Amino acid sequence: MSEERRKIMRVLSGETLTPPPLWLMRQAGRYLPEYRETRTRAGSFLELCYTPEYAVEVTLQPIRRYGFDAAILFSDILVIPDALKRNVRYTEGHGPEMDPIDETGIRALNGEGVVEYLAPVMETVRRLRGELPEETTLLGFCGAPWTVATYMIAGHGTSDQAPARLFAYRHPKAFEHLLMLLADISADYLLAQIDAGADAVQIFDSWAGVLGETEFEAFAVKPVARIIASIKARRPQARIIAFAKGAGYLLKTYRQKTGADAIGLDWSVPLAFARELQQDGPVQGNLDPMRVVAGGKALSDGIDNILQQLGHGPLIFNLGHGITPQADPSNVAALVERVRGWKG
Ligand SMILES: Cc1c2[nH]c(c1CCC(=O)O)Cc1[nH]c(c(CCC(=O)O)c1C)Cc1[nH]c(c(CCC(=O)O)c1C)Cc1[nH]c(c(C)c1CCC(=O)O)C2
Repeated sequence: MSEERRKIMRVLSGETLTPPPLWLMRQAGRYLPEYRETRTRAGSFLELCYTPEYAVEVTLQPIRRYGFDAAILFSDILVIPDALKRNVRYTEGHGPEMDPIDETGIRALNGEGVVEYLAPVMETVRRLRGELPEETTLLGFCGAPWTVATYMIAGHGTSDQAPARLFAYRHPKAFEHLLMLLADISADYLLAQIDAGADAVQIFDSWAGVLGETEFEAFAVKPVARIIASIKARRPQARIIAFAKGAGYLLKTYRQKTGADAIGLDWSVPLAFARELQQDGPVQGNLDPMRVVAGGKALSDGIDNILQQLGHGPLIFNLGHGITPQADPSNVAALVERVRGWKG
């Protein structure tokens, strides 16, 4: 089957499909009992990411259950800091942690060997393309430099990324160097995923929403534009989704400035504004993940609203952020059924 038959690839090229194709951010994860089982077997979270046999298995789990139109490679955005020897660890109940980096540490960073270190991820992609149904799009991904940098500087997740914002004001040169280094590494990493068989890739800028206007340009737009330009210069056919969570009105020029084919929308984006953004190309989103937890009318009303307002243009139906561990798998089945049953 040619790539053009894959629905998500068709929408990424600008087609409107009725019903829209769908996948969910974090579709492989703790809400699924089979994920928890494999996770326990793997031992550590990084072991799960770096063992192709396990990573392939958990990537396929939501495809088997729900037949989503895309599978997303199972990995994490923090494998890049791990490859940069930042001592990344995931401890139960703490979220990810790593050694916080300072100016001296940034100057000492060396991006060589990162893609080689991440060879197991590319092996996972290769095996996935062989095992997935022909019609299923395979998505690769990475974190955007700003979001990855927030974890590298604080050494852990924070609610407002104050440590990274402060560091950027105090040490603008070192911070710029960090972002550009991460951009160049990320471009090579995504290119390697594409060459291993990923149909398209998504760049997650989960923390774009804490940035002011000037900083959004410098820390979110500029590095993501650099990644996309670098990939497209080498693989002009590559398709790229950029997701800047919380960017609000700043999304108005985000697609055009970054060169992304599609833009991801979180649930705070008003649907009238989303429709405006859709005039320039495909959008992806944007159901509140809590509607999936709530189920029932909250779920069906939220889905219907998005379909009615965005379903007549190029849309990839998705959540506005990752599905949460407390979501009931049967609500996900109801979501899929409702989207698939939409007649336009
Ligand atoms: C910021 C970020 C991270 N990782 C990611 C982001 C960007 C998207 C977002 O904002 O959610 C992206 C990510 N992380 C994971 C995927 C896998 C693919 C998929 O979407 O199914 C993807 C695309 C697996 C994961 N990554 C992580 C888990 C849970 C860990 C576990 O199983 O113990 C999964 C399934 C761990 C992780 N990894 C990260 C955090 C903050 C955490 C802890 C929070 C949590 O526990 O949910 C960093």
